[in-house]
Amino acid sequence: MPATSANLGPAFDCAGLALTLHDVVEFAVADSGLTVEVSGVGAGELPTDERHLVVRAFRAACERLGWTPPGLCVRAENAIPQGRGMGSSAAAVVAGVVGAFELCPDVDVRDDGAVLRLADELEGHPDNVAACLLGGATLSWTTPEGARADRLPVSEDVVPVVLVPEATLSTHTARTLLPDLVPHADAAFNAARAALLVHALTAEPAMLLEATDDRLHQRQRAAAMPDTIALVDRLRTAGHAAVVSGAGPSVLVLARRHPDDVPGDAAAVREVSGITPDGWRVYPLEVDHGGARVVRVTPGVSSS
Ligand SMILES: Nc1ncnc2c1ncn2[C@@H]1O[C@H](COP(=O)(O)OP(=O)(O)O)[C@@H](O)[C@H]1O
Ligand SMILES: N[C@@H](CCOP(=O)(O)O)C(=O)O
Repeated sequence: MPATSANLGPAFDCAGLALTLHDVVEFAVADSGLTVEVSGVGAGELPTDERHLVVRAFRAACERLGWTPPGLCVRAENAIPQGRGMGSSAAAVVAGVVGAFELCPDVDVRDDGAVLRLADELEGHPDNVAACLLGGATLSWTTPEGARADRLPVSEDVVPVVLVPEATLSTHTARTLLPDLVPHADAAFNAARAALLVHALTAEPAMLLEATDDRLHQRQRAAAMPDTIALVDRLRTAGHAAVVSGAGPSVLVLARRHPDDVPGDAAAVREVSGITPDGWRVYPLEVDHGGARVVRVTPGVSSS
């Protein structure tokens, strides 16, 4: 399951980008009971019972499918930082829902529309789950029948860099900081940037700085992440398309590849690292174009 960065500046709750940093979750139907093993991020901290988010999502999907497995084993190897705005909860939810659809004996072909609708219901917003499930950059929207999403072809010149602080911020808390009403002028400002963002991401990365400005959510959440907003401002002043990643407190920079860059060493990434204060981890990543990936392992056969 890929990490995801939502909003991409102006496209609040409707744009997401899948990144090459992954949680790997294994499921097996057992004769009885529940076992949950967690390694990597969250090991020793996350619950290993029915409260585990992957298990909750798996159970919700089973209920939707009308299936009750006799027992369940879940093994998670996590790399996505949690509570940092990199879609860790969306990855857990998508893992659980996809796991149930894949294992349910009554499902012949997984219906990704149904997976997306349920994952959105569980997560509360469709942007991260859409990008996690489908990969690439996604646009998502809600309809009376539930969430829908589609992918955008992202320009090869876009290099996503995520800057992750020590501090955490729960998405739930960050959402309580948003006002119920916004000025019409700010809504129009964001609508223009969100439309431009599609053009910038797919065809004209030089427009990314202008296309990633926001008036609807970043400053409204500043009190909960002042260092994040300060870093976004510093990077933007230096000409980098920096935004709050998801609900924060990480920062996403949509850097650009330069024709003289050696593969794996973009000058823009070095510049961004140089501006980033000590104590922040720098993740130079790529766009994950595939999204959630399923590998079936035959029971009784081990692989290395
Ligand atoms: N891989 C995971 N397995 C189980 N629970 C998880 C996992 N990742 C995140 N969570 C749960 O979701 C919470 C973080 O979710 P959230 O506040 O939405 O932040 P994020 O931006 O990382 O998605 C964690 O504190 C934990 O309760
Ligand atoms: N649109 C949501 C995105 C939350 O992303 P996360 O990675 O922080 O869970 C929001 O801004 O609340």
